[in-house]
Amino acid sequence: MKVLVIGLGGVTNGGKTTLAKRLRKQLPNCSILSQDDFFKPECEVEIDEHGFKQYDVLDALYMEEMVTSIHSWMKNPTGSSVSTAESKSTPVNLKSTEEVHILIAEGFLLYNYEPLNEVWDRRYFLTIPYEECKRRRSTRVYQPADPPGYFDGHVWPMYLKHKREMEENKNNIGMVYIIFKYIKIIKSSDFCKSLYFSRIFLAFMQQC
Ligand SMILES: Nc1ncnc2c1ncn2[C@@H]1O[C@H](COP(=O)(O)OP(=O)(O)OP(=O)(O)O)[C@@H](O)[C@H]1O
Ligand SMILES: NC(=O)c1ccc[n+]([C@@H]2O[C@H](CO)[C@@H](O)[C@H]2O)c1
Repeated sequence: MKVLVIGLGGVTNGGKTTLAKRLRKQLPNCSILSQDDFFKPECEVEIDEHGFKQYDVLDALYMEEMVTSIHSWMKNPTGSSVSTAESKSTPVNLKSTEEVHILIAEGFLLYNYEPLNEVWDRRYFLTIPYEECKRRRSTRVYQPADPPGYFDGHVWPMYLKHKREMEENKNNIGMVYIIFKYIKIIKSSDFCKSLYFSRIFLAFMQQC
């Protein structure tokens, strides 16, 4: 049995969850693990001098638990106690006859946490421009909801900081950046049916 751990990281509202769910429909034995499921409760999240809750930092997340969950899935993808959503369909023809199990770990802060760096078989980083990100974020309701000024005062500066750190640490080796234009083209040519992203993944798996 082969296990593949795919990182789908990148900016908030970049479309990570949407893409992960669409890929799961097309890939065999595919589960999703969401970093958002590892957020600490609100009372444990720090507040800065402007009154902004510091959600967009590693300290806001139970990262050790996330690593443990990924490792336990890798050891036992079918019987793992990891609470991942599983795919129901397996409409894909793989070259290899060996059974392949895929975990897509999706989240906004995947590549700045050292213990996770070794788990990725493939890593993707979704980016969208500031304006588009701000627009999409304004349509979302988090719990707690973003207070006024939160995007510019916390979310976007933290995104830039973490992206810079990731690149400076050379943690982005082997990373595939999926940029906005790409996503836009795919969406306008029917993102779902074109299966373009699925094909990228399948190409990788056929190489394995
Ligand atoms: N390819 C796309 N084109 C346009 N809008 C998209 C696309 N993918 C997702 N969206 C929209 O962007 C918003 C965020 O999508 P999604 O929840 O998948 O992002 P995310 O990266 O998982 O965000 P977060 O990490 O903040 O939860 C949603 O409103 C979704 O409908
Ligand atoms: N899931 C949560 O508890 C929570 C609460 C407040 C804000 N967020 C936001 O989620 C995004 C990542 O998906 C981050 O940008 C957080 O600001 C999450």
